[in-house]
Formats: sequence, structure tokens, C-alpha cells
Amino acid sequence: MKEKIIEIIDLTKSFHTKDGEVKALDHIDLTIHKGDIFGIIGMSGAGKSTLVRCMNFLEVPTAGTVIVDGQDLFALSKKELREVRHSMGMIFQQFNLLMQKTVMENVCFPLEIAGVKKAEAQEKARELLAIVGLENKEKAYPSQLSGGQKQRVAIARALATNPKVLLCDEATSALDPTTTRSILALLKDINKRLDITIVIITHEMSVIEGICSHVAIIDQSKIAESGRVQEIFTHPKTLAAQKLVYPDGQNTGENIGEKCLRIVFDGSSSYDPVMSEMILACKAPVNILYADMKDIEGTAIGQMVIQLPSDENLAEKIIYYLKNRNLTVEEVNYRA
Ligand SMILES: Nc1ncnc2c1ncn2[C@@H]1O[C@H](COP(=O)(O)OP(=O)(O)OP(=O)(O)O)[C@@H](O)[C@H]1O
Repeated sequence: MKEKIIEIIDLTKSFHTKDGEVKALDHIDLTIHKGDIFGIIGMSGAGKSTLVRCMNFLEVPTAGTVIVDGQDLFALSKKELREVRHSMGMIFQQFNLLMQKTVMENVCFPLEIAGVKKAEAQEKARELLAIVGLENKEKAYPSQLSGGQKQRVAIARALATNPKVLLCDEATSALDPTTTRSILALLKDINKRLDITIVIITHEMSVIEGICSHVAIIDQSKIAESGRVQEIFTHPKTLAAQKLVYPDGQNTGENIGEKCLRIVFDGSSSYDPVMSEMILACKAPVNILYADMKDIEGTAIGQMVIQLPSDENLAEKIIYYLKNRNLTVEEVNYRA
């Protein structure tokens, strides 16, 4: 079992506004282990940013406990809290670079504040700029860089204090899909190469599928579901999870439709011609309503929704056949 790095126990965060109290987080429990790439996904306003800001006490929770690398943040002095914050780098959607400073100066900035000598800071910054692929941009100003390059500088800066955890708040939301993929690949590389735990907040399932090992789905201030990405993807239990797994309003939970079957392919079966063999064996025509394949942690994962024939015996035969092929099948209601 991997060691815990962040443990959140029964955390609640409320804001007092002129319109009354806003409960941004409601009794949250969450555990992140060392080395995880942990995604937190949810709709706008669900509480994602507040949750990640509670992890380093940029927001102080109203109630509950936050333990980082064995330290209860509520029990720490200001100085100790500053040290914990140093151990948690942070990057943002809007990069938050100092526009009047060069790339080198931006990356050196947190080291300067920590009292590191200039030559030493520059050496460290050069190392980091090489890791993020910007070794030839030392003297450039942020305005001369693309969005992806700016985020690389922000990542190098966040790594300057040798953090154990990198918190990423919608770090790819301002980037195009190709640049997003390259930044996600860089984060994955950093996770492996530097053994840094990564927490990623996003509203995009593709980011979770792209690099996360674990995910928590946050819905209306509460954790709806959390676990390994592969498990949540193949067996979404809550409506919030189903809405994320099924694209654009197609879901199996709440809509009344034809009698349908959802079939989950788990990598071993996705390359077998199961469907055509089933049609031949059961002599049953089926209507494929939806099919999708994804690559999750190197495993091909797929799902398909088929419309069952109205003949109940035939429908049962199909279900029996597929279950015998060791596929996960569940009857669902579906509306395309
Ligand atoms: N400083 C604040 N003062 C008052 N209310 C706040 C504050 N910060 C967040 N909230 C409220 O808390 C709730 C959760 O906000 P939060 O920013 O954490 O959501 P989010 O999931 O990150 O949303 P988004 O994806 O749109 O950034 C929202 O209702 C928001 O209006």
C-alpha cells in the first residue's frame, strides 16, 4: 500500500457573502497517495478550486482536518505552514507569470524569496528549464511566449522549491488540444521522473483519461464518487459520474428509453469480434446506439450501448452470451 500524502477528513468550507452563507465544500473525505496523479473533476461551481486551495490552506477550512505528509495543517505554526506550502507547488489556468521579468527571473523568483544565492538559483532554474523543454528561452519575456510555453515556465517555477506535490488548477483549460496533450505529457513525465504527486483540477474528462491514475468527482460541494480512473470509467455508479463518462447529455441513469444493454470492454476483450460472434450465435440483430474506445493507462477500454430486441427470450439469450464472454453488461435506459 502506498503512503498517504494528502488526507482530507470531513472537511467543510463555507463563505459568508452579502447574500448569505455559501457552502462550497460539504463533508469531504479524500485520500491521495504518494506518486498518484489524482484528478478532481466537476462542473463549474462544484467546489474544485476551493478544495485544492484547502489542501495548502490558501483557504482555511471551516471545519475538518487536512493532513499533508503526516502533518495536521491546523496544528502548525505560521512558519511550519509556510514550509508545507513550499512542499506544494501550484500552477494555474492563467499561468500567473511576472510579465516584467524574464523566463529565468520568473523561475528564480521563489528561490530568491527562499534566500537562495543568485548563482545557485540560476543553476537550478536552468536544470528545470531543460526539464520543461525551454532551455533556449531563458532571456525571453512571457509576452514573447505561446500559452503552452508560458505554462511550461509556470511548471518550472512551481518545481523550483522541490515540492512533493504539484497542485494544478485547470492548468490546461486555456490551451488548445495539441498543447494540452503536450503539457499533460510533461506532467506525467515530471510525476515519474521526479516522483512528484500531482493533483489536477479539471472540468474535462479527457484530462482525467489522459493522465490520471485516480479521480474524485465533485458534485454540488460533495464527493460523488472517487477511485481508480479505470474503475470509475467502467462502472460509474452515480448520476454525476455517468454524466461525465457518457458524452453530451447521453446518459443511462435518468432517461426513459428503449430496453438497452451497456457492455463494457476491458482491454482483453476489446480486440475480439465479440459483437459479430454474438449476432451469429444468437441469430439476433442488434442496434448499436453508442460505442466509444479510450486508452486509459495503456489499456484499451471501451463501452457500447446496444438496443435489445423486443423478444424477451432473445434479449435474455444475448445477455447470457455476453456475460459468458466475461464482459460486464448492465441493462440501461438510454436516449440518444
Ligand atoms: N471567496 C469566495 N467568496 C464567496 N464564495 C465563494 C468564494 N470562492 C468560491 N465561492 C463559491 O463557492 C462555490 C465553489 O466555488 P469553486 O471556485 O471552488 O468552484 P469550481 O468547481 O472550482 O468552479 P469553476 O470550475 O467555475 O472554477 C461557488 O458557489 C463559488 O461561488
